[in-house]
Amino acid sequence: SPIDDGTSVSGALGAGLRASKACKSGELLVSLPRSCQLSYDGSTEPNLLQLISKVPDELWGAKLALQVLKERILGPDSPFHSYIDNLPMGVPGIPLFFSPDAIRALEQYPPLSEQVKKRCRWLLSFSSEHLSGLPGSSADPFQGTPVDANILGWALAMTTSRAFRVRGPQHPAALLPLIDMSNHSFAPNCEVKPGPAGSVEMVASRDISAEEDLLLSYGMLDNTFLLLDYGFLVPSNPYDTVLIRYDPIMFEAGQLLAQGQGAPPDDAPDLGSAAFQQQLLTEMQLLGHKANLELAFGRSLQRCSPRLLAVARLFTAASAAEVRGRSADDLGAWDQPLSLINEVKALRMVAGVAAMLLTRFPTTLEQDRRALAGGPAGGPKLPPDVRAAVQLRAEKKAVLSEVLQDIGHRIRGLASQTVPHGAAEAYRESVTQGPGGQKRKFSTSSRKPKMRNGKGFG
Ligand SMILES: C[S@@+](CC[C@H](N)C(=O)[O-])C[C@H]1O[C@@H](n2cnc3c(N)ncnc32)[C@H](O)[C@@H]1O
Repeated sequence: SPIDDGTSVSGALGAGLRASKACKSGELLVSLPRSCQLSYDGSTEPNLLQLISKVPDELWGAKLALQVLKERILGPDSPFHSYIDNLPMGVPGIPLFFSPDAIRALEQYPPLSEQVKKRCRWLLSFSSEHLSGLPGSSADPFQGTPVDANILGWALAMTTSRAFRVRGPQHPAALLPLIDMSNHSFAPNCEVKPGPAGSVEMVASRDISAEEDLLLSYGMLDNTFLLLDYGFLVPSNPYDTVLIRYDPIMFEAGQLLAQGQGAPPDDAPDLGSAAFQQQLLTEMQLLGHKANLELAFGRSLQRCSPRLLAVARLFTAASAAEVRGRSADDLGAWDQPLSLINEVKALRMVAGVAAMLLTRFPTTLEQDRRALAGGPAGGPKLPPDVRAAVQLRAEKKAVLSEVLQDIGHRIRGLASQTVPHGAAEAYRESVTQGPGGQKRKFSTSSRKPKMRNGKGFG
């Protein structure tokens, strides 16, 4: 049996695992042999493999979902029968199952509502194109049992909320019975790793007392991903982000908002249109056929992603000379400002973009908080799915508010140093403090740009 003496099933956050005795750090709690891991890796069923091959690789959860359905349909003939029988009937917190009201509430944050709609569309189109004609055909892996978008949606929710990729993303995901009853914490006390002979092990990552919940970290995931795949979010999640798509107009609007200026003169060049800017934007993969337009604000990103900072520095550079010799990586490094003046302008632009995003939400953070507390006059309690949607968008607004506060603080620190007397020394002081107050390496704009190790942008 994979069940070790140190674990027992308990009932927090749905079901969970709890230590029934004290465990030492490094102690093996669960060892799951290869034969107890549910995956399509090594499957020899040609019809099923054929169907799985029609699912795009990025939808790895859906590939595994087809295997889960096959086992479910096999019933008592499946070695995973009791495991599948004990899976939840649904994961109501997952937006795939939200009511239209909750989806509307989610639309305030399009990066998530678009993902949800994309998944729904995929479920419907895959079912009609590849599943509806299977019963009675020789290509049917499901023994004549009809499989539709609803049941595929259930299986997808099971895999996205429970599957592990212990051996890395190049290996198919697997469901790990018992281990997958562990709930999530960013301060976990257990970890899962590959064991000998294809087994998977869950071990204590610190000393654990008897009766403590056994918790794993599902990853440093932001709330969008947690809600989309797992159906819950973490308030004040340190890894939460606000995603935006790159668009020069957004930076222009951010600049105007931050500086309180009117529209630029008609003959002003478009932001980002100069040749040196185009070249660096291409290097940042924001232009060209490999373009990836995703930028982010976030608590763990030192407030914004390096590319967002890089764009703001580039757009506020006075001329090509100011960025000469700088790589795209240099431009996005907090510790490598172009100049004091440019840094103030760039941070104002970043703050302007964050402020603009905040004003784009139809409701304010305060309104969301009141709705979550039960409405202005102790109004009706929100249904759970609407509540989750409102909570998600409130968390995003909180991230932006913190970014604004933090950047404002940083700008004030820099702006107070613009007086000529002693400016260099004072500036040196101000930029050696990162947004979180941590010491950063100072470098002047005239020094040779540092070679970076090509980590690239994510
Ligand atoms: C891998 S399963 C864990 C076992 C699950 N609680 C059960 O009842 O089967 C992941 C699911 O557990 C719940 N969950 C796990 N960690 C959570 C947390 N920190 N807060 C809220 N729900 C959590 C979510 O419903 C999530 O989709």
